[in-house]
Amino acid sequence: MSDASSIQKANPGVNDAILQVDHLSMKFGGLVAIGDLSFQARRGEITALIGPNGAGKTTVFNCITGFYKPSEGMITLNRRDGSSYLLERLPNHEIPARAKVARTFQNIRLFSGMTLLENLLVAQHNKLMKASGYTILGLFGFSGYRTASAESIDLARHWLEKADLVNRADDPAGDLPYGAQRRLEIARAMCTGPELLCLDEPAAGLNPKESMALNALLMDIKDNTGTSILLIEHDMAVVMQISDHVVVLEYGRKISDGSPHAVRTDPRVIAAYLGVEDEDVETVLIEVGDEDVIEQLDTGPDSTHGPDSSSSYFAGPVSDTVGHSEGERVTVSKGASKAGQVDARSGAAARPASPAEAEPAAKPSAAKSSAAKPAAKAPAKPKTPGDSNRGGGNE
Ligand SMILES: Nc1ncnc2c1ncn2[C@@H]1O[C@H](COP(=O)(O)OP(=O)(O)OP(=O)(O)O)[C@@H](O)[C@H]1O
Repeated sequence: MSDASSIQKANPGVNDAILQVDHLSMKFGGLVAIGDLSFQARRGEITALIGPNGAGKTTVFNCITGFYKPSEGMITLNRRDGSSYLLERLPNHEIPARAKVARTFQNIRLFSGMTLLENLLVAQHNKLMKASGYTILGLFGFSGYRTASAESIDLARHWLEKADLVNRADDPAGDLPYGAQRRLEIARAMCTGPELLCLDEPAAGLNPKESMALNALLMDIKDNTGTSILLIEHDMAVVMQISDHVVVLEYGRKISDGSPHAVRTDPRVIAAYLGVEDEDVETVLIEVGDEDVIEQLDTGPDSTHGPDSSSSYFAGPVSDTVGHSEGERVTVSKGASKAGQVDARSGAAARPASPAEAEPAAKPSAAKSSAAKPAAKAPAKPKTPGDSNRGGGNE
């Protein structure tokens, strides 16, 4: 049940940020899927949330849309009318209705036996029920219902046109090609009148032509409705073309946040993501021109993060040590990822080497190399208490 605390207050001015995520964390037992994540999505913009598989993107969506209740943190939705909602406190069925957040899923969830038009009318069911006065009589005589019904059909037609699907309005949704089904899902979400539209991998499985049609639809929504979009997407062509702002996750932590161009040239992102295989990381970094990073990035395998280990198990800290559901304690390692190694390199460069790590003055290049790779080369047992959260796995 919602309570007054779900609504913070009516703000006098409209906040620039439609969504504000503060120190969000989501733990599944000992697995930290999201660790201390903060970011903003600005009103009227397309914000992309990207990162490798398992980085925690869908978990963020699930927290925003009420499917999960976060372990920690705050998610604030600022509506155009000045009201603000703490989404983690709203029951999930109230998030679309009150906070005006709509979403699509990674896998298509249409009513495939119903026509396209029917799919879009079902999305407006709440509005129609309200107009009927929640009585069967309302369905037959109530003028308010007839008006609402006509408006719903108009809105459905409008979004079918926008999605370039109006000619197929009476066909079963299941008969549509894949890309058209994706657009229909977005049209259906738009029929609920969202202020924030969350799209989970809308371009997955689309061919280039379908991708272009999707981009056009999303740009149309952005330019002509005022609806803000939060987008999870692996297709970098889509992300780079239409996003105003990109937030990059790796192992549940934010590793970069900025314009598409800034993110694209961020060595931490290149190392962690953007489709770069381990062996290609150096090549891409050379293209970007950051030779310092190239020298210091260890692209070798990390024994604690083989293909079978869950990356998010080691996600960055809300606290460095988290309690496991069965009482064991799990130490969260920060030195696991390539992005982490880039970060660690910056820290190592700033920190004077300990006597044990120092190389003889006659070998300056080796000394640099040693200091440059603290994460990947961290010993099994920390040398100093200050190093106790580096290089460790389970304790
Ligand atoms: N309900 C759950 N119970 C336990 N672990 C979960 C649950 N949901 C997600 N996880 C774990 O949380 C981590 C993040 O998963 P999530 O699906 O959010 O990643 P993602 O970035 O969306 O990945 P992808 O790009 O492959 O969809 C993964 O390790 C996943 O196994």
